[in-house]
Amino acid sequence: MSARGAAAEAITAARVRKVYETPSGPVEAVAEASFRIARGDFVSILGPSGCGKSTLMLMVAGLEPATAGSLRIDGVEVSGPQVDAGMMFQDPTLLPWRSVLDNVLFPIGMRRRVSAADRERAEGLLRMVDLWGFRDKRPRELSGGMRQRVALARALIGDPRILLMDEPFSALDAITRDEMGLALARIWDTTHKTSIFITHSIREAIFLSDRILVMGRRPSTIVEDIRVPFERPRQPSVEADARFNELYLHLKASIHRTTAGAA
Ligand SMILES: Nc1ncnc2c1ncn2[C@@H]1O[C@H](COP(=O)(O)OP(=O)(O)OP(=O)(O)O)[C@@H](O)[C@H]1O
Repeated sequence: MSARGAAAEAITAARVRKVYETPSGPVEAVAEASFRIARGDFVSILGPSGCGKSTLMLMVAGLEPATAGSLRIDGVEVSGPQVDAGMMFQDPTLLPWRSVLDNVLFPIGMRRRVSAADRERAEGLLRMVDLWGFRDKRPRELSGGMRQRVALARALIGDPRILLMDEPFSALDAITRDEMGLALARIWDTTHKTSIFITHSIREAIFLSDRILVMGRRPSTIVEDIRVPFERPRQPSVEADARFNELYLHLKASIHRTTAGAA
């Protein structure tokens, strides 16, 4: 690969495989996955339950070692936990006894002394996620959507090279979920973070992504890699575009085919 190619590519997965060793025998979570994600791209992963999406993300984060294949971030082989990756999960996992501001600063405090510049950055992020007025509240005083916005600010506090999100909105009600999608799209418009976003919502994936990867089951591998044709910044009105519905139906059929094939 040329130096130029390496610079433009943030994440490269080449024939990555994962087999979990369990007391009842080996479980093949990812058979073989290959993909490239350019710097600044927002890529969603769709696929049936159990096809290995979370495992793939954990390998990118360096939290699970790959059994075979190669995973690189900015050209460097992933060999352990990536401190330069911001992460979000379905559960925001905030510390209940800490304020919103201190929760956002938590990852910094784990590594070193929190500076005035860190506080300033945390405050800026809380403004960006519309929680400035809640900075001194405790997590229990917030709604589910607000807690996830704290988790998003926390994921961004270290200005990570990549943002990894595993079904971050799936525990939210439909209206809050739509609001979170809009908030994330708006925040991506300012940060342009290279992002991997796992979701079961095809609409959410289309609305947010530059590209969508579909994972299949048995074998667990990438079966589709689709570029989303809509311009940014994205507006909710994009859902009225005929191409949105076409893409939705195409992806739905693709996921259905992989599920049917798994029987
Ligand atoms: N730590 C583990 N030990 C053993 N097996 C595991 C482990 N984590 C996941 N698996 C298995 O690996 C396979 C893929 O799981 P994974 O959670 O990656 O799928 P997923 O596509 O993210 O599923 P979902 O959409 O339901 O969250 C499943 O069969 C699962 O049971």
